Order: sequence, then C-alpha cells, then structure tokens
Amino acid sequence: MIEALNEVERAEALDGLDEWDYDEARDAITRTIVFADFVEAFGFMTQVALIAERANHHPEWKNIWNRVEILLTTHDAGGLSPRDIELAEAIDAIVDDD
Ligand SMILES: C[C@H](O)[C@H](O)[C@H]1CNC2=NC(N)=NC(=O)C2=N1
Repeated sequence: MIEALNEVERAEALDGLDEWDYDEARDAITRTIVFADFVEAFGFMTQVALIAERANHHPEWKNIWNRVEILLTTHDAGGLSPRDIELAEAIDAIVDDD
C-alpha cells in the first residue's frame, strides 16, 4: 500500500521541484504551464497521459486553451507520495524538452 511522504521526505522531494507549489490543504503539488496555443497544450497532455497510464498514476488537471493547470496527489495514500514526485519529474522533463 502506497504511503504519503512525511514532512522531512516531502521537504527533500520538493527541494528539487522548483516549478511546483505545495498545496497544504490537499497535501498536493501544483503547477500551471502556459503553451503557445491549444495544440501545444494538448500535445503535452497527450504525452503526460501516456506516462500516467503506464504508471497507473494520474494527474488532476484542467486545460483552458493554451494553459494546463496540474495538481498531483495520491488518492490511495491520502496525500503526496513518491508517485507524485516521479510524475512531476516526468512532466518537468517533457516541458524542458518541448
Ligand atoms: C485503483 C486506483 O484507481 C489505481 O490504483 C490508481 C489510478 N491512478 C491514481 N492516480 C492518483 N493520482 N492516485 C491514485 O491513488 C491512483 N490510483
């Protein structure tokens, strides 16, 4: 059973995720990314969707034209877990590559 990160583990994990904000109320991390247009935004979402499905770990996200608002938390753990950190790192790698 996946467990949520404790405070020390969370602080260490967030240290390497400068683009993400911590949402204390949800015990989650959030990031908003703005792309050139809808096609770029949806292409990004398609890449993330394939990674998420392979990992069986899915974002909570919203797309408004060229913006993608992402929230990562682990429902099975009731909070932020290593799976969220791994998905955030994968997302950052996609954004950095595009
Ligand atoms: C049965 C359960 O839905 C699956 O194990 C996966 C699906 N994707 C998931 N995604 C996220 N963010 N948290 C989960 O706990 C989770 N569980």
